[in-house]
Amino acid sequence: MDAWPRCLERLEAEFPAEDVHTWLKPLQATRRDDTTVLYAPNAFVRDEVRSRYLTRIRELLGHFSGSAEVALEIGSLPRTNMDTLPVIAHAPAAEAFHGNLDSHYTFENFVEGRSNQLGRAAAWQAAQKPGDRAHNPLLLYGSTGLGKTHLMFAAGNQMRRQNPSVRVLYLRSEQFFSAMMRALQDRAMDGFKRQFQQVDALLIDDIQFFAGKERTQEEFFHTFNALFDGRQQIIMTCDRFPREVDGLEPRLKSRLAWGLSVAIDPPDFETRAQIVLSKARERGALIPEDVAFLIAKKMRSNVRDLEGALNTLVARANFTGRSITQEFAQETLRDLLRAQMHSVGIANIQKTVADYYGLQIKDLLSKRRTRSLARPRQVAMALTKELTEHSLPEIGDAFAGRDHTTVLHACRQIKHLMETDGKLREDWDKLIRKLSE
Ligand SMILES: Nc1ncnc2c1ncn2[C@@H]1O[C@H](COP(=O)(O)OP(=O)(O)OP(=O)(O)O)[C@@H](O)[C@H]1O
Repeated sequence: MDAWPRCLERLEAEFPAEDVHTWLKPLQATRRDDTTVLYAPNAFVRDEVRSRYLTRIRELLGHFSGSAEVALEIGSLPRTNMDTLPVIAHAPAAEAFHGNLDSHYTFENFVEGRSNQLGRAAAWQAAQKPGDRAHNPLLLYGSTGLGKTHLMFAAGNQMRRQNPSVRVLYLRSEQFFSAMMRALQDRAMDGFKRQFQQVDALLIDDIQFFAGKERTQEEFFHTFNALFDGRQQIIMTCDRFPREVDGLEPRLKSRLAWGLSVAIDPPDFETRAQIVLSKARERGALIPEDVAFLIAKKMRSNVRDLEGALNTLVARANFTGRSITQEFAQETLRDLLRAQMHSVGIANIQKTVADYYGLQIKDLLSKRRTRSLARPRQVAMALTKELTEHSLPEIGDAFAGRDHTTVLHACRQIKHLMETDGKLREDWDKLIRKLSE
């Protein structure tokens, strides 16, 4: 797939770096007969690429590959197709370690909040004293799109800033896997292993991918031990706590937890709003606070979607020459917001809350007022108010015909309690996360 990198290079010269970073770099290319298939990670990227860049992409691909046929789809390359980094394929020279870290992601543009404070502090410490036993290995875990890779890059970039000769190698777990497979085929395992001896820090993303791959785990286990013994810093990310990943060997699980493991949780409302404002500043777009609040209120599943909504808004404003007001934001994001809201129905909320607290739905809806039932019931009503567009009377109806004042009381009560009750706050965040997945 030679034409795409060349095409991207051209596009980088023709469009602002920020746009290339946001819209074009996330595309993955492959070939289907005469057609170049471009995979976009989500609908925002696909739509923007289609409306703003596709014509130019067609021209460039026609020029470089002889065929201007392009299919733009949502998806990603099958994992086994992932290219390995050249740094892994050949014995790397020191300069090979430059370029595999995305310099865009730093501590400066990472917004700190309650949900990621510890993770940020740990990544910062690892960057200050790579290899220190207090945070080696460092494992950042949490669900998708919450900034784990951002923090990992930030740590790597910070290490380099402090010491430009430091060798930091970033690999997605799939790349480790494909490089190892290639080395096995080529009978070049010695070279494969040697490469890791040369690094000062290995950053390895999404290690849940190792689940069920015994040979890869074994190899990673040895790599890990060698790095650890050599006091080289290891930073890893995983989509959940490794002990909960089925198909990871117990000895690897226990190794992973040797240093420091930190959860990254979904950001709260204030942090989400700050992230929107910060990303807007980065893009050179001015958006009023009330619009940032609107996006933060509606988009709660993960930061990637939050960013997607902002990007759509900014792109549309640039395109139409309109300024970003609350009304414009409502209008532009309407479909998006509707899709978000529709995906969460009252029945779904009731079931999720009942399961979470180990109750039956009929208990949740019953008239019984024991505390063990009343609190989850209030949580369910408050969540329904928060996540759907239903009115208070409609919510009351859906909770076995309760009065709208009962629903209002539940919402106020939960909001009030969450200010002091950490456990309730945690339950709330977890439930929001489950319902937004
Ligand atoms: N606190 C934050 N401040 C600024 N940007 C953030 C923050 N959290 C997440 N982001 C942004 O959200 C996007 C997704 O983050 P990232 O890729 O790091 O997520 P992830 O947790 O590694 O997800 P995955 O598990 O899917 O790889 C990035 O553009 C990142 O910059």
